Amino acid sequence: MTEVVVEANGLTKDYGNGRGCREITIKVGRGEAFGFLGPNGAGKSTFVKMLVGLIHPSGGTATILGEPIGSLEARRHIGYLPELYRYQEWLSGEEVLQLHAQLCGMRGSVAKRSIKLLLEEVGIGLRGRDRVKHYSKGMQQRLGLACAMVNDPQVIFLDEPASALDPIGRNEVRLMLQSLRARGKTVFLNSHLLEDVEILCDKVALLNNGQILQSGTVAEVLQEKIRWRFRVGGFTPFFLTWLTQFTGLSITQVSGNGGTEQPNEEAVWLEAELEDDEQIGWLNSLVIEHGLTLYEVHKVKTRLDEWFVSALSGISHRGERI
Ligand SMILES: Nc1ncnc2c1ncn2[C@@H]1O[C@H](COP(=O)(O)OP(=O)(O)OP(=O)(O)O)[C@@H](O)[C@H]1O
Repeated sequence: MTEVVVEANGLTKDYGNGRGCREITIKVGRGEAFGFLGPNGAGKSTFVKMLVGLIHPSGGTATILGEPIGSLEARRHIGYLPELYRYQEWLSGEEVLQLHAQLCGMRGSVAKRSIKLLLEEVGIGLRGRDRVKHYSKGMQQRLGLACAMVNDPQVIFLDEPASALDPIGRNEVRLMLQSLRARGKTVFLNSHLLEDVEILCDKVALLNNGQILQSGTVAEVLQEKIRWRFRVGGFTPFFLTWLTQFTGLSITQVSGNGGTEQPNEEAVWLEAELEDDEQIGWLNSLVIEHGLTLYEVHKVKTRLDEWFVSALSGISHRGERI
């Protein structure tokens, strides 16, 4: 791995009510984007709040660029967009940014130049002089991003950075985060927008009930199964029974009427779980040899949202419903 920027070893927070997060161990390198995922109440924000020094861990250790979390040295490297932020409504966007710049020790023309550039980068531009109370939710989120980037941090923690944005705004945030990465910054993203995570992140961890359930590169977590779909005409359930027994593969019907032994009038989609991609040719030849018509064949790419749902299926996740 390149230089380690965020490192946590057994980081734990026990709120005293059995909730929080337990024994979290991760490493994030320079220029990487890390997606921290999990159902509501899994402990994602708790973990990030410990890393940025807002709450004290009950156990374990963590560092930011080698500095212990919570220390001034570690905080100097951090930008943070909290999930439930409220900015001073009576200030303008520009004034909120000035305040954040001052808190980071920035003064004079350096602060002024950086604020002007940031307002443009996040798409607030000329509306920087308007009061925050006149901003839409999306505009406030853009302001939050600017605040998180004001001190040009090495690592930026974003808790749901695009939840209030429309599709155009979300795309802009994605581009912004990609450009941060291209500049060698590390991005730590808590998000339920799994499409964004899939596009942006190299690595992900799935948190459940305060503990990491699975983690790895996006490619690793998504490529656990090789699945292909094929659309056949003249299908009968008998053929499917024969095909699964003959091949020993898991093959299921994913569309069409399965209740009749008569050939379906409509073409039917089947899905097969394969050991390797080569097997699809064999499977297709069996379909054709048995007089069925093969219309279409394509590989199923597992998406992070499917992975998320299947990784959690059958497992209790206490969420906030109890
Ligand atoms: N200060 C606190 N005191 C007691 N319990 C807390 C406290 N803060 C959070 N919790 C509980 O800890 C658990 C984890 O909360 P956290 O906010 O970290 O989850 P999350 O994964 O970020 O959820 P979401 O996706 O809904 O934002 C939840 O059950 C929550 O109710």
